[in-house]
Amino acid sequence: MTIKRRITADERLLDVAHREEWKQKAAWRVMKIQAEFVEGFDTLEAAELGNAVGVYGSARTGVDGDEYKLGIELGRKLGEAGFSVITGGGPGAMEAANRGAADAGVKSVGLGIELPFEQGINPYVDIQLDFHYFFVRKVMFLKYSCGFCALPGGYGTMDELFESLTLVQTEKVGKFPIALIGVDYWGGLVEWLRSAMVREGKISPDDVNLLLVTDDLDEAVEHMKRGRE
Ligand SMILES: C/C(=C\CNc1ncnc2c1ncn2[C@@H]1O[C@H](COP(=O)(O)O)[C@@H](O)[C@H]1O)CO
Repeated sequence: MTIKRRITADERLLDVAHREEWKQKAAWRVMKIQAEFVEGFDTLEAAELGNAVGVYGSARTGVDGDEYKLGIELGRKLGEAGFSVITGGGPGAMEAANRGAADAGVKSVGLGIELPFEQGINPYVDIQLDFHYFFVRKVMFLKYSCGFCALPGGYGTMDELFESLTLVQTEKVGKFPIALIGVDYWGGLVEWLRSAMVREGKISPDDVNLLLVTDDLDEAVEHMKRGRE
């Protein structure tokens, strides 16, 4: 089966090849971005999520593996502790966390994103939003979550993780807790933060302490409680 690639809104916005077309349409695009913010805020305010945890993680995590089970367990434990769960609404680790949240009977949010190859929202989401722009969607994650858990993931997970981390480090947001689930997976990264970034003076030793690295889901959930209102 051939999957058709389509041009996304992000791609059109960032495209340098069609500057003339951009000049004519810039105002409309700004309004489209504005509309996406308004819809996001309206939907998520109306959803009354209470304390919610954002869960990041790989779109490629297979449904048959232990990592998927870990994601379900994390979503369920967060739910049992009274948190709503917000993910990217996609497959893999996102689906697992939404599934666990649905099992626990709490609100299970999917912040979907338009991609060149359509993926569709996972079936365990009960509050769904579909974004054209990654940056608008990221604002929603940050505004409606009081803490973040990152399951093993790739560039997308890294992007979301470091966006959250930078905002905490620079005190643009309060100190919300961030947990990296999976010592084997994340240990090397944290070691590198110490051996390269701290050693070279690019970050302070305390900046590394903004991350809890653990295999223990109960510890991660307890850590998330520090972000509760
Ligand atoms: C590229 C693939 C599937 C894409 N589907 C996605 N749907 C929703 N959200 C996504 C998707 N891909 C990335 N994200 C966001 O980034 C994180 C996962 O990225 P990673 O590179 O897989 O770590 C995730 O938290 C989402 O918010 C098929 O591979």
